Amino acid sequence: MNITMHKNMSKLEKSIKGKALEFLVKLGADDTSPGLHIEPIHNSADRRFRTGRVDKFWRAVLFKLTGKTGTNWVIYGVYPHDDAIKLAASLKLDVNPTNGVTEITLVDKVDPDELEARLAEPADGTESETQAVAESDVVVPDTADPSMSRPRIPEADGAAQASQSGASSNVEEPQIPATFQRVPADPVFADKPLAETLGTIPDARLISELGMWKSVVSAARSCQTVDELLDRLNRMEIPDWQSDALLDLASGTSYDDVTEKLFGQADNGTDESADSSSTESPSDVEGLTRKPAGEGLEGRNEDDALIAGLRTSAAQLSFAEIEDEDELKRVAESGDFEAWRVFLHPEQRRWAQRSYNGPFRLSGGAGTGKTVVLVHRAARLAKTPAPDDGIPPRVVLTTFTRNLASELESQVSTLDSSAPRAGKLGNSGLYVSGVDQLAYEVLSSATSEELAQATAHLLGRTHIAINNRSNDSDWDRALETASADLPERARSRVFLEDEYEQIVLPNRLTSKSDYQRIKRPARGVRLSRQQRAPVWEVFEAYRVRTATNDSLSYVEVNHLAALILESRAKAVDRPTESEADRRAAYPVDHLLVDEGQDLNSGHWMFLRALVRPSRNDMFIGEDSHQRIYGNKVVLSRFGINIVGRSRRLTLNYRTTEQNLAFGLNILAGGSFSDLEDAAESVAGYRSLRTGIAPEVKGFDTLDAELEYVSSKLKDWLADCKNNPTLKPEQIAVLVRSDPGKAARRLGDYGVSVQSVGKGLIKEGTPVVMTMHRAKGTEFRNVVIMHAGSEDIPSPLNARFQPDEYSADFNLRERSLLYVAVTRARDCLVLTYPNRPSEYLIF
Ligand SMILES: Nc1ncnc2c1ncn2[C@@H]1O[C@H](COP(=O)(O)OP(=O)(O)OP(=O)(O)O)[C@@H](O)[C@H]1O
Repeated sequence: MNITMHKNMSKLEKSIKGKALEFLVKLGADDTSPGLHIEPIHNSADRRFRTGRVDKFWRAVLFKLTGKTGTNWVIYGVYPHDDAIKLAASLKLDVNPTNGVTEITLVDKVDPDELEARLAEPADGTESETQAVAESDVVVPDTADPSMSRPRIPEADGAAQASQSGASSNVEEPQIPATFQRVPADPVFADKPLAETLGTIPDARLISELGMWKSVVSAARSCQTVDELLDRLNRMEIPDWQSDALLDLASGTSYDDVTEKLFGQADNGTDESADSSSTESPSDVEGLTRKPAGEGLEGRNEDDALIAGLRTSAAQLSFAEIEDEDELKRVAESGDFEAWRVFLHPEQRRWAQRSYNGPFRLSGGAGTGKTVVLVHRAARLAKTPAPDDGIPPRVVLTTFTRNLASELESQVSTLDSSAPRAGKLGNSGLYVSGVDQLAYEVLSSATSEELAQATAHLLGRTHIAINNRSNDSDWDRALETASADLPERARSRVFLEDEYEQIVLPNRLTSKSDYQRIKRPARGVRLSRQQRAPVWEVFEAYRVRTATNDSLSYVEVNHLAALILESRAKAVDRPTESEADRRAAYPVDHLLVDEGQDLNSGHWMFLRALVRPSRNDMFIGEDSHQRIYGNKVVLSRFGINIVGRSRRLTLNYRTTEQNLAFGLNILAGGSFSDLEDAAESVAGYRSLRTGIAPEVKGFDTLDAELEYVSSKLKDWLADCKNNPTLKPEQIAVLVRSDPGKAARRLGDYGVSVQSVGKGLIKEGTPVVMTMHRAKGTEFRNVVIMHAGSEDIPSPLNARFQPDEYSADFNLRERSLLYVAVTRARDCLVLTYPNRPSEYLIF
């Protein structure tokens, strides 16, 4: 027996979640149990329709499919008793005749205009009515009750169209509406005529080839703006794949790419050829070659076709099969149905499951679910069976900071508490840790001899102490020793530190003559042989100083760890050794990296050395638009060759369309490149959520700004009081610097907030943190305070930037503001005293 859940289940009211889960667990254990009260409803639109008793007032709405391989229960949702019964009259499970995708449709028993009008009404609470319903009553309606306003259900004529969609001869020619616009205009949709995107694709193709409902296509054609389209799609509650396809097309993604994303090679979780992905191209560019699920499988009944249709990648946007009893228990134990855990986009599923012949890079805008993919993939890899040597896989999930690693850790636990865990680096199971902590772990495990060798190789001296870290002042002191010959362009800590990280350490240079000979590709500042001599003297002064202090920089720690790992592997990873020994020469089989854009040369050399070059060795999540630390690196320089194994996620799950558009406008002023040194783009970035426009407000004085922000926070806190599902810690104030001061000032205006630095967020009060600290987090409502020209870009930091670095510095500051605005799920407010940041002038 199988259980498949519809996405509705992730939106259950909190009060009923626990009981709904209990119901599911019981159903999974024995679907004949009388306690479930699973009953057909007389005259239901679909003979498979059933209700089950969750408690006195609530009923589960299910479909019972009886396929050749057994029963498959599709659980659609949990509703008050009366509503569940009413749904019987209209709800159907259908196979889309064009593409074989199983969809929820609504039988056209209700007048479509009336239904549309009702769908437009806000969902109201009907509990009081339903509370009067006696639990034993099972009402069998003769006809649909037109007063039904809850739950929200698919548009009626959509259902009719689903079954008509094969009839292409009646399809009208496209009527090209004006343009899609967003306010403020943004680089993805702005002023893009539909004639260039959606409009160029004839309705006939969308309907009879893609399988879109006619009602959906005509609704889209009548919309002028993307907000209008979103609003309409939301009210129609059409299958997710159709909304997704429309938005994708409207944002400029080609028809072929859309079909590939939704209907491309399905993943069954088995080891697919990596190169099927690296050479991925739309398999059916001439139109869809996929077959309706029922076609060509003689002897299969209708239920079999529905079951097959549920497993199509497009259907999996709305339906998720619970794989086994363990999975059901996991869902039950975790106590909720968070969508990200179960309903992956077909693309996310693909990247989480596929096998690759080498490093893979997954890029995508803020909130597109890169972390979600990494977490799913990591848990999955940790559960793969042990190879012939009997040692289960060693999987490491890492990221830039400790805080981000803690966040990953808690997501893994939420997703799958049964994934085997490793207590330390090198053990079987999944190990989650910040990258610097991993490098330190390697150094801690090294013998004195290993350390001595590595430090001699990297630094030209033996160095055994590993606990002290150097800092910026070491560079300042070293610079003070510089001779008068030091070229003006090299007279800055920013340049010297960068040259040391990008050239000296990766090339393991320990002598002036080597530095004078080395090639310095892609360095902004040109240096002749002669000019390099005084530069090297500063490096030497730095090394003498840190040797005296017994300190190492974080980058040096990573490079040393890389050297130690490389020499351990070199001793064993030879063709003459057994496969098991060669594998054991490395501490990691599968490495997954989040926030890759922020890692430096030392990190990448260390990570490359950590994992044996092999199948599924590295999987890197990154967004170059969010690079806020350090300077740009190109992976191929560190032996990490992506060569075609890279893909981009574009559907934003976090923010509203309005907040996303705002963020994209901030990016529009910069030009970014990715970890493969190719231009980074925002093409296709879109959100399916719509909300209110961000508010940007300037003030004459700082006090006026603080007064406004505190009153905003008070309003939001009042909302939390009225609605317990809204949590104060889901409100954040983000600042460029000094969150402690901002928190104190807000306190002076009567709002109690917590200033969060390295520690974790506590429940109960709004959060104040820096924009840097906010990386990787998300909040319901966000105020970006002091977003004025005096703070962003940071004038203090700007002062230290040599000319050659100022363009990159500005990009990072721009990215910082983009990171900050994309933390907001719902409400976004930006305030500033005097003049706004230059990045806010669109
Ligand atoms: N398939 C999904 N269904 C529902 N929610 C999802 C899905 N994928 C991701 N999300 C949600 O979207 C939000 C952003 O996801 P995630 O943090 O993985 O994105 P990201 O690309 O790593 O973002 P960032 O780069 O900004 O850190 C999270 O709240 C996550 O739970």
